Amino acid sequence: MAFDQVECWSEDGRLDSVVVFQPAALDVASAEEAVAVGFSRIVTRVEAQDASNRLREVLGSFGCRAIDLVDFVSPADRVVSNTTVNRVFVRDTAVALGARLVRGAAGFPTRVAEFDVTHGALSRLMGCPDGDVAWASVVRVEFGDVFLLGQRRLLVNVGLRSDARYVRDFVEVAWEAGFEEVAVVRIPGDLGIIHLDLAFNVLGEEAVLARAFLRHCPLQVCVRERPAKWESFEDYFAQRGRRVLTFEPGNTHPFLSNFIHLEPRLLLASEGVAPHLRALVRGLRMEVVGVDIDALEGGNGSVRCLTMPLRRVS
Ligand SMILES: NC(=[NH2+])NCCC[C@H](N)C(=O)O
Repeated sequence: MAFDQVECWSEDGRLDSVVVFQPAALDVASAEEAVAVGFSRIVTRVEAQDASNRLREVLGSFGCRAIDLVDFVSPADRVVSNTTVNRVFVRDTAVALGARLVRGAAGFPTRVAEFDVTHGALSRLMGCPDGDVAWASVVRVEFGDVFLLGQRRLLVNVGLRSDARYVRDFVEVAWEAGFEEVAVVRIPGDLGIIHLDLAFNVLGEEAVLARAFLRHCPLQVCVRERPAKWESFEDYFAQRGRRVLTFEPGNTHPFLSNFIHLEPRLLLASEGVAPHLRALVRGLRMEVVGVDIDALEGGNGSVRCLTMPLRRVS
């Protein structure tokens, strides 16, 4: 049955339904192959599959419906899809903005075909096998760069993957989807941080987590039908009632910020991240569940990159 209940307005509502994509059939077998696909090391298909199974299991155990896109790939796309090892990072390919599903565009050559195939599979999941009927629009964004801040606010990073030249288009799509404010951050490319979710996340309504350098990156805040204005990173959140907790990945874990909320006060992180995150959120009355997805982290992403929420209940 087609999925017809897309609805997401925040990062921290109860996660009802999420898309995942099981690993492709290829190993990433050498250092050169790893560079070609944006991985940080060798990863075998078998270890990736085990990790992916554990992720699905833990999502299910918290009452979240995890939909594996592999079941929706068209027969014509199956062979190529099985060669695209980044397909597990389904987060980047599309986003549920309010009740709309918006399609992204790959900013990394190795992922262009994979985005296309994933969009085809998502169309089939939405009950539109041959067309784009299910899609609100397409933007030049990879959605590891986008956060739903709640209260109809969005945060987007333009940089290595999401194209600054088209940020206006994204803002227009946000208005059409019912959002009222979009804050734009520009992470300097020299840091090599491919997506915002490797440097930032939301911690419920009271706080956000951010790498320390972000305080040097002012936000351009767009509100519908008003001229955009600049706000400092820390002040933007302070003005909206949120504390900024900072971290340096060197002292913690490279994927510290790459978690998701299962419920308002319940976070899902990788097993490597979980102890660091627990220490950090002490005092915020939050719990952290850890899942062993070490092999998938070799692909250069963690729990957030591996999941695409379709429905959150606030
Ligand atoms: N949302 C994310 N941080 N995704 C990480 C994607 C990693 C993937 N290897 C790439 O280079 O695209």
